[in-house]
Amino acid sequence: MGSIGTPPNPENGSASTSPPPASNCDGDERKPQQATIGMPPNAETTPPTETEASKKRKASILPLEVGTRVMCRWRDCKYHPVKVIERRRMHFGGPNDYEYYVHYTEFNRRLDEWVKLEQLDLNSVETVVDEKVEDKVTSLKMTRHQKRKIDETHVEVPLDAYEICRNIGLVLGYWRSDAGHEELDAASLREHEEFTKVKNIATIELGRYEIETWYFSPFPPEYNDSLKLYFCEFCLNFMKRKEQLQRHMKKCDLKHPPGDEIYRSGTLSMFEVDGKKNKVYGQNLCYLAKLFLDHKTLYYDVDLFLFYILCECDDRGCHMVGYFSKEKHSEESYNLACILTLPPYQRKGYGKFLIAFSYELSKKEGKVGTPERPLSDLGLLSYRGYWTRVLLDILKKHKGNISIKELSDMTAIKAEDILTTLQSLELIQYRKGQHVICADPKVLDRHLKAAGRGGLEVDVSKLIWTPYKEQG
Ligand SMILES: CC(=O)SCCNC(=O)CCNC(=O)[C@H](O)C(C)(C)COP(=O)(O)OP(=O)(O)OC[C@H]1O[C@@H](n2cnc3c(N)ncnc32)[C@H](O)[C@@H]1OP(=O)(O)O
Repeated sequence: MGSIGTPPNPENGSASTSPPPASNCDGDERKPQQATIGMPPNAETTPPTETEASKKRKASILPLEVGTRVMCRWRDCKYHPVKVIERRRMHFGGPNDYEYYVHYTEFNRRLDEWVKLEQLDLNSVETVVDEKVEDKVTSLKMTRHQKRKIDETHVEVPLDAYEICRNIGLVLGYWRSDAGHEELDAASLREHEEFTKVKNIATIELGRYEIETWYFSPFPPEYNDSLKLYFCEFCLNFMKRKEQLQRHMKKCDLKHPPGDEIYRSGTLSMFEVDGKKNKVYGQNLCYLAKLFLDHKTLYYDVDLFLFYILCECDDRGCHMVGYFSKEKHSEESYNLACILTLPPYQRKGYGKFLIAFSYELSKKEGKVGTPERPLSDLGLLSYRGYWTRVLLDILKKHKGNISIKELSDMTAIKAEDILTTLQSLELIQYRKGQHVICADPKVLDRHLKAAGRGGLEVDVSKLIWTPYKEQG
């Protein structure tokens, strides 16, 4: 498993998961840095002081085009390759005074951000604009009015995004993973990608926390002019102003998620919320969760889902920490559709708890399960860790032969996931038409150590739950 903070992205082998802490870029930490993806060699370090020639060049390339590749100073004070995704004029600025929305090509999209010109090393600009980006923009069937708005101001995207999303059915309700995208035609998908590329809401306030968001979420248009939204931590209604939230909190009589408490152990509780009975809550949760989930986009009705909300409880109420959703009936044997731990609670073992909980529900149903694909980078890391620990713990204790089918029956983990996990650990061999598990105790110990901490345990004796049955 990767080290804290900067493991490789397990899906594309390139991106890191977490930003390093912000630090003072004038300090000693500024060191030359490797990693250049097509950048001139001198772009790796501090940009040189400005000469007449570079001033001229600057004038000729500004404002930068969308699609430009350049090096950008990040919060670690080092220069990293970025691609310009969007640009907008600065209030009260001159004709070339733009801010740029950039994607760090080494990192996950959640780290995309607006940067100022000073952060860019203009000597490293690659002037060839990415044609795909250009194509995307020109291929959109936008009205002249829409185009003008984008060309002139670059700030109208969220509203258009909402409309495009609504047209192709991405708004309000639940979404499915990209795996379901075959139902969208390629043009709609391109439109969706184009219009969700810039985060619309920068931060949210939820309970005690102010949280920076990661991705675009298709909030109704009236919310898209607000950089910050205020959520009621219990009913998840969201508001544009703090005073609205304060007024709301005086009236809101919820002190925990709506629905049934199905688990309580110490200060931890799990609530089951039926999307059909609590539609607005389900939809609010989707708006909120989409801010932290990238590849979950296709519309689906909340009625068809159950939401399992994990809370930390105290005398003020039950505060949401994370959740997972689950289809009431899944033909693909998915036992989890989306999983989220809210950022302030991440890396404390709650993700592993939620995953373990989803398998405990599957065991009670007498089924095997698997998470809906695709998994995000963090989702894959968490699942791989969970599968490794659960399977190797059994293999360590087990005497004699054991089959993948038996492992699957014991754990409710789908056979394919067991196979890929053991294969990735090189614990499986194919002999005489059969998969054979080769488990040397020393090798098992090494892998278990690498798989990290076990996380918070689910105490099954505290789970009071019967599988969902359609009523009436
Ligand atoms: C089917 C799907 O829904 S796929 C989408 C999955 N969801 C998302 O991507 C939404 C945003 N991400 C999240 O909500 C969270 O990162 C989750 C749910 C994936 C994991 O939640 P957490 O509460 O952080 O998980 P938890 O603390 O149990 O850690 C899980 C393990 O994953 C790995 N991991 C999680 N986050 C990171 C990170 N930022 N950097 C490195 N490793 C990480 C670690 O191995 C960690 O174990 P460790 O802390 O013992 O080393």
